[in-house]
Amino acid sequence: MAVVSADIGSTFLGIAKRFSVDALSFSGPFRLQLSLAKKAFVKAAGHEKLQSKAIAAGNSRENPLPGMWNCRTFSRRFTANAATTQESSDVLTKIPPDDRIPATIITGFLGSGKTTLLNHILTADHGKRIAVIENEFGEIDIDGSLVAAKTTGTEDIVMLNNGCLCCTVRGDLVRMISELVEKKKGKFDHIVIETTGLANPSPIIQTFYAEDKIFNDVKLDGVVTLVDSKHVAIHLDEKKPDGVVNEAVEQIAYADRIIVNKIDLVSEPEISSVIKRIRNINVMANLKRTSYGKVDLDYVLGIGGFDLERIESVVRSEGSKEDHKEHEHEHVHDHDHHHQNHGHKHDSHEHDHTHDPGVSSVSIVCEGSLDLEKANMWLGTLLMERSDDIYRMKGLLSVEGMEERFVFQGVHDIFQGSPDRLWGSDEPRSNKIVFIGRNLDAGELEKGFKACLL
Ligand SMILES: Nc1nc2c(ncn2[C@@H]2O[C@H](COP(=O)(O)OP(=O)(O)OP(=O)(O)O)[C@@H](O)[C@H]2O)c(=O)[nH]1
Repeated sequence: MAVVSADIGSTFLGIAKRFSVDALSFSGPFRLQLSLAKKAFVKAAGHEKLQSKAIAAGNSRENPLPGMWNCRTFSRRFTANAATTQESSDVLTKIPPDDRIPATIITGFLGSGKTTLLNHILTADHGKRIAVIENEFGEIDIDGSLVAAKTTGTEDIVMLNNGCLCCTVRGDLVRMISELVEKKKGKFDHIVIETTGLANPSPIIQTFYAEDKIFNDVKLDGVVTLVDSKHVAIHLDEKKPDGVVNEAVEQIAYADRIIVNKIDLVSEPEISSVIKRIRNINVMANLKRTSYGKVDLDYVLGIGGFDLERIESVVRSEGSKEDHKEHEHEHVHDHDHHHQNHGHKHDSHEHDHTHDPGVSSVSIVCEGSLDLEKANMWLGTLLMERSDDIYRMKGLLSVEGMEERFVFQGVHDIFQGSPDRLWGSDEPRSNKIVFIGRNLDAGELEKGFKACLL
């Protein structure tokens, strides 16, 4: 795997100019390390203050993981995929295959049904060999024994008992995954990590990018969040002291798949209300209702939630909505959820802009092509100033001068982008970005983005 240094501003530029630079010769994913280059970006952006501001923010936040903040502040990692060229095909570029071992994070508040889902996964007939990492507070691994008792084809169950994955045992997670890979590579196909009910998924997600040991062999496949439809409202409403995150909100915000569980315990209007609240937070994730976590396995494994080639399915359908297959008899769905709650604005119809101080989603859709320099500057500055607040983002862009669509995804300041396929000759050149984060101002984001259009 090649490693190159670049500044934020060249994240797009390097790729757009790949026909004239070495990037073209990379056949696999390469990483842009920004630790040295941050100054260059700050200078280029003409905002000398940005750098110190970002560092101050990184150091001043109350944070269970100072190491992670330091890592994020001083050694930002951005990745971009170099496109391989297939001249004989009508698709000139493609994202290189990624054969790293996929890992799924199962999260959800206390008692939401994580272990029940895990048992469902482990006892189902899917032919996958799964290694499980269980995280439990305290010395007694109750969940571990619950899972082990029912498991048939599991390759390995390892327990992390001395703290929460998102706080104290992140190093243990790195060590465990590394050991699994070193000792058992080839003996399992997938890693499933069950977090504690009080985990904030963010540091766990970032571990997959921040740690070379993991990044080289394991890719994050997706975050599956269980929601207890009977009790979730209480947890979402819980007021936390300043600087303390609401785990129930965070777990929903970072999800690729949401399982609204325990629907046997609630009425239809209650489920609808829960779904509405979930959509206020996360408009990107797919959502399914279940009892006892009974979902098809391909709903939770092989999600590709962080894969660039799957971004279109998310941004085009704006979250893929709720999977209706199993609920065709039910019609109480929140069809206009994002219009009511996200205050975003589409070309075709306008809504009030809202500035949501909580965690919410903002989508921007518009036709036209972006000025590359301006888009670099806007996105770079946004990430520099607001990456703490931007939990996840995905986008599909039309960049002037690029014949391919540009797809990207990010988690805080981790950014991955790549050209994917060529724009079709009669395909409208349109852009779509979805942000999930805290304190997002839909109007400001849209204004900034639109200012990058030609
Ligand atoms: N009625 C009902 N009970 C459920 C459902 N799913 C799980 N349960 C029960 O809820 C309880 C908690 O489920 P678990 O799977 O242990 O939940 P968990 O998220 O792993 O719990 P923690 O590890 O404590 O955070 C168990 O008694 C389950 O049998 C469901 O859909 N309906």
